[in-house]
Amino acid sequence: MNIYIIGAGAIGKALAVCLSRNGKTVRLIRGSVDHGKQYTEKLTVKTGTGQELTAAITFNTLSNFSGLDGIVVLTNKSFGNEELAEKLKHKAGHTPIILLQNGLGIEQPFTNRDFKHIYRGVLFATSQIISENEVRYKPVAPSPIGTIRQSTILTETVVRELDSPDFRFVTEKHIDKIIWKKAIANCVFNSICPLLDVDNGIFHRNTRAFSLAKSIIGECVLISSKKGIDLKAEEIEEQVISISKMSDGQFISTLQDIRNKRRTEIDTLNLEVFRIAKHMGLDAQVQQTKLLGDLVQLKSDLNQ
Ligand SMILES: NC(=O)C1=CN([C@@H]2O[C@H](COP(=O)(O)OP(=O)(O)OC[C@H]3O[C@@H](n4cnc5c(N)ncnc54)[C@H](OP(=O)(O)O)[C@@H]3O)[C@@H](O)[C@H]2O)C=CC1
Ligand SMILES: CC(C)(CO)C(=O)C(=O)O
Repeated sequence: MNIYIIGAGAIGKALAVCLSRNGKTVRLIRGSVDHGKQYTEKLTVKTGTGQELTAAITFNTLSNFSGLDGIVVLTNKSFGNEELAEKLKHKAGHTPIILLQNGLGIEQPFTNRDFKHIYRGVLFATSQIISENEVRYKPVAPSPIGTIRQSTILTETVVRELDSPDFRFVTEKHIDKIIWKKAIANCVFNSICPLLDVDNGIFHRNTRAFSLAKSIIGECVLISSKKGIDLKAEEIEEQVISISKMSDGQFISTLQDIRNKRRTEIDTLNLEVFRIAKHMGLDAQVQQTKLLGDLVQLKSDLNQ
């Protein structure tokens, strides 16, 4: 089965190499450009355990395909989903689409356009670009995948295609809960770390930073519970500490984006929690989450 990965960034490159080494036919499709060029590059993935995984990967752009037959995996920044969904509507409307991006509501461009097979994955891995053809990749735990709408193609089938020894995936029945749990952790990391200009380790090293994290978690859990998602603040606090320890010294994507003058994904994190809360008349309950989101947005705009 062909696997098309859209978005040749840190995650897309790591996944392409891991799948290709596992014998899959992988094409890495550029997310932000569509210049019609096809080329092959040797990519190297440096793992946390000092291994170097390499594979020759073919890059391509969407206009070279009239249809995408197989599986489509999105590893582009989620703010590109609206435009991509429009482009993919006639090329992949009946193809399984797996979104591996962080954030809340990022699948809406696809659900709105009635794509038939939509899945979401929640990444428990980190990857950073080192140079054009090298990434540093660290798996933390197998990444769960679940279906967003009932589909005739089983999640197990999709997971079997994407799972490889170096980049693990597992099926998840209650993906909504995992999406919220990770999104709340991201509301913490992707706002506080860029604003303090520090690495992810800050929460296990500094009690004041962790206390701020707990306030954000408390606000977000209130909103998730109103949406019928049963999450406890304590389990997210534990997750934040665990991610903080595992990724000590690494910089969260939002901080890297601000430093590199790129658009951030904060709109689908803190600012989306605020929007959801406002819709339920609970905007007063998430003021800290919103303030941090606004500050990140402002910091990003001022740095352009
Ligand atoms: N890196 C990590 O450790 C983790 C990342 N994630 C999530 O995974 C996703 C990918 O992250 P990551 O690989 O780090 O990000 P990168 O910034 O490294 O790469 C993202 C890619 O998105 C594409 N892109 C950028 N802007 C647009 C646009 N406007 N329209 C379409 N495509 C665009 C680009 O692809 P191209 O170069 O092909 O144009 C870019 O290379 C994000 O949603 C992130 O939140 C989740 C957990 C961990
Ligand atoms: C919180 C973290 C580090 C977990 O993988 C992440 O989601 C990211 O880097 O974007």
